[in-house]
Amino acid sequence: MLSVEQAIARLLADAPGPPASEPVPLAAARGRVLAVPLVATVDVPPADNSAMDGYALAAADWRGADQPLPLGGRVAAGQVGGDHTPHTVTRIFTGAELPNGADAVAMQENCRVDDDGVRVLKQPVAGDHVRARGQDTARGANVLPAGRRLLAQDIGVAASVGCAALPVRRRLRVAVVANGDELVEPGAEAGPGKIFNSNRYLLGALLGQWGFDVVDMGVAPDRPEVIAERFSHAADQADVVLSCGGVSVGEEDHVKAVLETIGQLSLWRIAMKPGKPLAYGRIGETPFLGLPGNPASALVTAMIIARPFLAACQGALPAETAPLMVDAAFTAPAPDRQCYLRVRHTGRGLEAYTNQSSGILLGASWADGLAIQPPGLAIEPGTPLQFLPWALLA
Ligand SMILES: Nc1nc2c(c(=O)[nH]1)N[C@H]1C(S)=C(S)[C@@H](COP(=O)(O)OP(=O)(O)OC[C@H]3O[C@@H](n4cnc5c(N)ncnc54)[C@H](O)[C@@H]3O)O[C@H]1N2
Ligand code: MOO
Repeated sequence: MLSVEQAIARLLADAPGPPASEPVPLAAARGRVLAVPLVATVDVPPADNSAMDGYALAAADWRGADQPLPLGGRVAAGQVGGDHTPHTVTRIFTGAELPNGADAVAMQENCRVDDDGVRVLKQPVAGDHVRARGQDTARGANVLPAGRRLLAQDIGVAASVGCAALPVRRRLRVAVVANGDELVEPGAEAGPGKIFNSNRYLLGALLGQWGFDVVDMGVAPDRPEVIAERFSHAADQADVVLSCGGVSVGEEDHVKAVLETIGQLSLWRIAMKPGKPLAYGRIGETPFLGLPGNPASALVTAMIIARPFLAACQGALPAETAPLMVDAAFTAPAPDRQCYLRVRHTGRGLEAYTNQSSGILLGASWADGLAIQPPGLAIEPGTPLQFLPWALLA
């Protein structure tokens, strides 16, 4: 059986090229994936300017705290700096261009203004309170890499260099098919033998949160010919097909057999818990991921396996944020598969939800994230564990 790392590496190596790029205005760009590097065409700030309200001067003109310098000029933000008259001070405000010839700014709190001029009470040093041209962003600098999933601050950076729109990847279309005769939609009557379809909504919500377009293909009953037709239809409409349920070994589990009929199955089973029976392959050119049906298994495999794969299909750079290391405050026996435990991060360390079964979804709502328990590791209070808060999986 493949380890989680091996499985992810196999999937990433099989990820198709990213969708085409399209320009979007900045106001619509947050969360989208940048298609090409953003290179600054201007310096930010465009000129040396003052970081404080005060008086600009040439530091070398200072002759002592008791020696007034006459007021020689005034410059406010939005005005051109102009020329500074030697042996004077120029009244200046935060963000205003430093006038040519001045090299320092004295804060007004450190100045005394009298009829005979301005006394700068503290000896200035060249560069004091001056924000140098290009100190934020230099013209020609690569400010954002291709593949960046744009954060609010990236949108601000793009605006700061004068960009009004950014080329981003078309949103990946991800089809979702839920499998199972037992499934009934929330809002309908769940008759005998039936359960509510939670995975459809869980997966739809996750995919939406990750910035993908969801193509909801509804529920396929446990009949191979219907599943085959539904999967083929999904593969025609979407960039990636995600299904849940029907990947295990019972004779009502048709997903693998269907995939082998209408496409190829290239990976099945990963040494993880929950999530062991995950299946991966292609239908034509379209990647197909068959997640297990147990709700916690669907959630964990979506987050741990599907998320990095879909991000790669979208053209996004791999996430580089490392898990946190937090001590356990619970006990768990050594597993043979890598476990993803639903845990809470409390003042005592990580607390595990009482029931870690794959059929339990409420534990994920209770939890703050997933703790990784490697195969063979017994957990005692104080055992350091890798912890993935939900924010790292968002
Ligand atoms: N003999 C074996 N049986 C099982 C094995 C095994 O190795 N040998 N593996 C177990 C593991 S591990 C998992 S995980 C499950 C995965 O099974 P499937 O992917 O085939 O999922 P289903 O059988 O269709 O469903 C499992 C469970 O989840 C419920 N379910 C399914 N879809 C939904 C949905 N959309 N919303 C809510 N709940 C759903 C379903 O009713 C079942 O209770 O197989 C084990 N069996
Ligand atoms: O691997 Mo299954 O997901 O434990 O229940």
